[in-house]
Amino acid sequence: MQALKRTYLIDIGNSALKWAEATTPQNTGVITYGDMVMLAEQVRDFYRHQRPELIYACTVAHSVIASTVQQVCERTRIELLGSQREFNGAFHVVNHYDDYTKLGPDRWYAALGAVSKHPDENLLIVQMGTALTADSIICRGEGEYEYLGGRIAPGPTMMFKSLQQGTARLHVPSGTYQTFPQNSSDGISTGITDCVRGFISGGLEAMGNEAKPKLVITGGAAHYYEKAFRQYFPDYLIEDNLVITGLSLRIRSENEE
Ligand SMILES: Nc1ncnc2c1ncn2[C@@H]1O[C@H](COP(=O)(O)OP(=O)(O)O)[C@@H](O)[C@H]1O
Ligand SMILES: CC(C)(COP(=O)(O)O)[C@@H](O)C(=O)NCCC(=O)O
Repeated sequence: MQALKRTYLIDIGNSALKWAEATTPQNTGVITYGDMVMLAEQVRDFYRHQRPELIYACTVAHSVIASTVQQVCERTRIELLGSQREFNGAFHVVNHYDDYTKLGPDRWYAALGAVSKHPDENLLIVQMGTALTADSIICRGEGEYEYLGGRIAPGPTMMFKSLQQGTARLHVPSGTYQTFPQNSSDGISTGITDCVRGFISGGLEAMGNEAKPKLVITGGAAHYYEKAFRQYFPDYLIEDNLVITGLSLRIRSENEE
């Protein structure tokens, strides 16, 4: 698509920035945040190599991250995309959040990305990033969807860190999942896995037996939990880059108008 040449999509999360060229949203790069100097260095590297003319970004991180991107990519036009009241593109999604502007845009665009990959399905979209979110999409007819809302909890790393920070005796490395953990490391890893599993089950139960939602899991921690979850959610799918896919859907629909 000629109109999208030198156009980039960026998903600024609380732990990492994910980017892709708009013409190839499936090929993503990742910049994880160390300190601000390292971040600026990595963004400078991105800027030098990619030479973006236009960036569409969604952000849920501290404003200093987006400002760093803006400062480094000084000649690039950057458009920040928030959540929408509704998406009217290849399909139609109505957003039922109390205030649609308050819904994390990463959640909204991940939901759009998931709908595009699983048309005509009810979906529970779980993001295992810094935070843990489970968002519900109901299909009301061909191409017609409703975003019903979703749960939020600390992500696995945040759970782990909170135990380290809030207790005197849990400064231990992570362990492995055990039916009966017999040391602190295994106890924590097992407990966190069970929390995440329970969180996902809550989201599935809320949608009820009739909806039979397809479970789609994404985010930086998703792959690390596959073994632990497969026996409980046998048909679930791990999908990368849903946020970037959703951003791409929005800008394509607006470029076609
Ligand atoms: N080895 C790992 N085990 C568990 N979680 C991990 C691991 N590596 C990365 N992660 C998680 O992935 C998160 C980054 O995922 P990402 O989806 O990019 O988050 P965000 O969108 O919040 O920036 C980190 O906060 C971390 O919790
Ligand atoms: C829930 C989130 C913290 C998840 O962020 P992430 O873990 O992807 O970095 C983010 O989507 C956010 O800040 N949302 C705004 C509040 C809301 O969605 O209600």
